[in-house]
Amino acid sequence: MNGTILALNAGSSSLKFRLYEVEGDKFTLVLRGQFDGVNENPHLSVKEAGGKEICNFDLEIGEHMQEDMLERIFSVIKPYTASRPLQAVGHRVLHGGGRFADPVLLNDEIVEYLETLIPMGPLHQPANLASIKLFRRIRPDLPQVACFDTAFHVNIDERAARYPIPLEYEAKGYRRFGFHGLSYTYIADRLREISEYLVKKRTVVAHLGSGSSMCAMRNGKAIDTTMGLTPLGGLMMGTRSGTVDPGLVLTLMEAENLSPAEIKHMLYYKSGLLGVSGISGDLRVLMASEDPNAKKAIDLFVFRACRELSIMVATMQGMESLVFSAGIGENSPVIRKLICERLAWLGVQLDDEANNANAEIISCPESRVEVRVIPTDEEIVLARQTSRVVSEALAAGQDVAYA
Ligand SMILES: Nc1ncnc2c1ncn2[C@@H]1O[C@H](COP(=O)(O)OP(=O)(O)O)[C@@H](O)[C@H]1O
Ligand SMILES: CC(=O)OP(=O)(O)O
Ligand SMILES: [Mg+2]
Repeated sequence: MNGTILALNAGSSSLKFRLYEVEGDKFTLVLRGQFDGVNENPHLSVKEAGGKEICNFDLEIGEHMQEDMLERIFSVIKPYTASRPLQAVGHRVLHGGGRFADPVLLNDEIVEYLETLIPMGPLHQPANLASIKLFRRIRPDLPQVACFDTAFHVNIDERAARYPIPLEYEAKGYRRFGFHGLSYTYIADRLREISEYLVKKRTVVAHLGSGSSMCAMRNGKAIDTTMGLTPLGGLMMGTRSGTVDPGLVLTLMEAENLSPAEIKHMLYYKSGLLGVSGISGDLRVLMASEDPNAKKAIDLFVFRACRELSIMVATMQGMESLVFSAGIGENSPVIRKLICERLAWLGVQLDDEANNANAEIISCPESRVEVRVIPTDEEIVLARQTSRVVSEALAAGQDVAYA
């Protein structure tokens, strides 16, 4: 395939996009952009691959935020696609349900199925589908590919995938899925590139961002992960609670008279760092605050991250390698240090200087666990998967346009 591919990655606090020029197997970055803080202080920045800034400004939170953001992306990429036509759009789609593990060329029937999964991903799935529909409206001629965040985890340990619930519900597909799979795919590939020896180690990858999860990984494959049926489970996050006793939900319904919708809102949008601090779901804001509740929220985030990590270690029966990634994992030496200090019992010893410098390896040589920082790149995974799916369909003589 020759031309350009747009990779769209809608997270819970951001909308990231990249435009790549594709020539056969070669992907060259043309533009990278990011709307971040979309729930609190939206900000857009776009740069050319060489670093030249194209846009950098604050935005108002509006009623049609998602559409506004996509229309801006469309106008920003336009001049860059004049001589290298846009060939396809790759979307990060949160949930593929029981039906999709591999990336897929989209059509209305698939979009309808993906809509049925919205209850399992209210922060992401509607935004993912809105982008797909908008592109279908503006450019029905374009092929669109969905790349699933659940896919990396399809073969986790059977016991890790199961909820201990009656068989009839298991048969209906209520099981643990796991998310951040595009990020884990990138990290698994990087570990293999760094060395064949490294990828064989029992590794916990800590994807700490606005949404946070961990993956127990060996030989580039997922064995267990902290999120479950939905991206609400596992670690405490920016605005999500992470794992709570299911009895808490039942008690809130019965004793506090809260409806399912109210509880959902509380656990997805009002909990986590935001709920505990009462200030913000953005760690940078809490780091800069003197409020004791900000400190409590950070302390609880670290405590619960280490607790979840111990589950990953128990599944693998050990850990020789730990990787930090995503917004917090890549950029916050303080959080990495607090987490690593609580993991001393596992033989983790941090090199402070390397950690403060965001170095590639941040553990001491004598540490029993090698600790790394690997910046994730979900967008290149999106571009590669999209190009592969469209090229294979073209080779099979299929019509690849959405409509
Ligand atoms: N320098 C930093 N220090 C602490 N936290 C940071 C820093 N930079 C980014 N973050 C955190 O990373 C989060 C965004 O992570 P990211 O992985 O981009 O999120 P998303 O889940 O939207 O994809 C922000 O909400 C912020 O809390
Ligand atoms: C799955 C998930 O929580 O994604 P994000 O961290 O991008 O919000
Ligand atoms: Mg993300």
